[in-house]
Amino acid sequence: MKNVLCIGEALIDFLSIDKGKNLCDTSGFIKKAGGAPANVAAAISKLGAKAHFCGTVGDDAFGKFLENTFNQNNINTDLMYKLKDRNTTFAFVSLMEDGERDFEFVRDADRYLSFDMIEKEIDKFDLYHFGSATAFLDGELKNTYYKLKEYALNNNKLISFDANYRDSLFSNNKDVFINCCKDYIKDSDIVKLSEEEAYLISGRESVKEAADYLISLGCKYLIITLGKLGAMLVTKDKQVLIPTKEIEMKDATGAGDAFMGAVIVQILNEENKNIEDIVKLANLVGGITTTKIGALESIPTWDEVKKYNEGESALTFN
Ligand SMILES: OC[C@H]1O[C@](O)(CO)[C@@H](O)[C@@H]1O
Repeated sequence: MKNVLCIGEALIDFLSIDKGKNLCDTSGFIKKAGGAPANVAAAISKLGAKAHFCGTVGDDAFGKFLENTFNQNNINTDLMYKLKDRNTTFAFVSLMEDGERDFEFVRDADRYLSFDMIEKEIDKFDLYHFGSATAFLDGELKNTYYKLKEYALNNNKLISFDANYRDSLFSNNKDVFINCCKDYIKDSDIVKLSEEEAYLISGRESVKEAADYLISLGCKYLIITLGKLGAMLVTKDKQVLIPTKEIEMKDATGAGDAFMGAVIVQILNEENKNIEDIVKLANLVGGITTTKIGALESIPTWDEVKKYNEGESALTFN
């Protein structure tokens, strides 16, 4: 089984219980495990590769809850550290009527992952996934992130990247965010961006122009997710729209992470599967994740995807 390292933040998503109300007006929250890289690790583990989460949480009740949840989901936590005197990072998430969200972060423990905490263990993985929403903010995690990318690059390892732009973290710092994303896009094998991220990072105003620019930075596969329309697959030679099934969305939190995990697993387990089929299935995995509240625990297994797709055109499942 292939091993994937997912580095960055694990946090508690406090999801608003009042759909359609913003964070100011909501009357309460439910607690869910989250953090974009942790959600990707959950998807990878559910879909058939070995996922390792690497990051820091507080040595508190919430850190314990995250550790328990990851263990229940077969995510390896050897490189997850519970830090004394630090609090687990929180995200407060409002759910709008259309399933979209707003995030506000109370950030602490996730910023303190130093490279020497992980250096001895970093050679064990087949693919390194960089998908942190917080890592491009100044601090220890950012240094570690860049050092790990250098390691992966110099050792010809596979690299995947998801930008995960969060306006509440970077609205005053967009240039830093954009430049960091370019550093990662140029060195990655697989890049996933939302349509808005593609415009933001490329400075272009159409998907086609954004795709032309972003693929020229150097990555091998670029996937731009387009919500209900599906996803645009971009390589140096082609741009193809891969449509998806219409789905009734309850909560989009974690859908992009589930999509990313599904792409990674299929690329690693590739049995001559073509990249368009890979994206087709990832569309379904992402879509199904939106049908329940919460990120990590809404991610389907292949059996659930298969069931959901019954009666549709033949797709090869892993
Ligand atoms: O991608 C969704 C995930 O990303 C975050 O916004 C940041 O890590 C989490 O709050 C959520 O679980």
